[in-house]
Amino acid sequence: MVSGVLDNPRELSALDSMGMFQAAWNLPEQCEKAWSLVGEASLPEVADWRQILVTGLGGSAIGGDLLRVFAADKLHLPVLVNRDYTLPWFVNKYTFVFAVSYSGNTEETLSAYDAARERGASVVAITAGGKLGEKAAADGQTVIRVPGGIAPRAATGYLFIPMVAVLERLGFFSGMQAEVEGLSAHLQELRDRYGPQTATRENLAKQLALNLQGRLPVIWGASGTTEVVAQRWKGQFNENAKAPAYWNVFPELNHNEVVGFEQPEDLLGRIWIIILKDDADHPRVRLRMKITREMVSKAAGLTEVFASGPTELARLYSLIYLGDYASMYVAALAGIDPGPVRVIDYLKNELAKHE
Ligand SMILES: O=P(O)(O)OC[C@H]1O[C@H](O)[C@H](O)[C@@H](O)[C@@H]1O
Repeated sequence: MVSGVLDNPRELSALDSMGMFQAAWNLPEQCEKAWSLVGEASLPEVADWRQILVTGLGGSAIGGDLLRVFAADKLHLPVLVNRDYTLPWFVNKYTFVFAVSYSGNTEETLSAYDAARERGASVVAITAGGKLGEKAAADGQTVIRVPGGIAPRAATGYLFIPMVAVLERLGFFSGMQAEVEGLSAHLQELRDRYGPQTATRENLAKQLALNLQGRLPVIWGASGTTEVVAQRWKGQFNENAKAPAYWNVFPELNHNEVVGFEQPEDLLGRIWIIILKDDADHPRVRLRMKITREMVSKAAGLTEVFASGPTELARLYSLIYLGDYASMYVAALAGIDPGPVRVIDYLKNELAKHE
């Protein structure tokens, strides 16, 4: 196994201009801090809400998907995620809205925030500042201010856990502090396994990166459990490794994507499938994964990875953490700085010319 740069922490940090590895290392503490941020903040009064809607993009929207999956068997209200300038027609004063933007300057989220206010929805903003923080504060809305200074995708604890804390304080969840503490403790164990100081021969994240080097990651999760993790992995390979990646979920992929492994052979030979598994996967989905693995592994490389941890959140984040590290190691193997996303910066600058 030629791991080169992966086993040289100094080389890894020399590549990393934005401290992405440090931010990943700090995720357990970030999760605990994120819980405490809601503290005594004044929150909207519980009303006759009919749905919860999270509006955001990228790393800020993934927190909404985490909430959607996590809340599905706990809340009597549906959680919907909105990644757009506009809001669905049903949003009104009976909707509880989280407007989430780490920078506070994502134009789609600012526009959706305005729409939510116009429709009379109760809004809680989660942000490190920016225009969203200013607007929401000026409107007298609750603003949960999270610490700034890292990339939004590295702030997944800050962008998700405050929603859980708000919902606990409003009486929708209970026992979540222990859940978050369990999550933090488990992530502390995992960083010792996946972090830069742990050699490749004992480090699953580095081993995965070696499998994925020069290949196209295709990440498969399961509906209702790891679906959000699959999407997160895809985004992390895109933004950290600056590489294409694709995701899908069982059982849906058994009805279309699984047929697509006959040709073209040269492309199939460069695909590496990751199947994300969790104890809570439906038993039929587990069987589908086993049969599918036997079918597709003749055509493409494949690794199965398993969620670990004492609680549901710990399990979800155990896989997120593995993908975060693996994607940064893939970047390192290609000599790429995991931090800057110049393509997105360019896009935003071009858009700004037409304001
Ligand atoms: O959380 P926000 O500041 O609104 O950012 C939303 C998204 O914006 C950009 O596109 C970044 O590159 C993403 O990483 C980020 O998740």
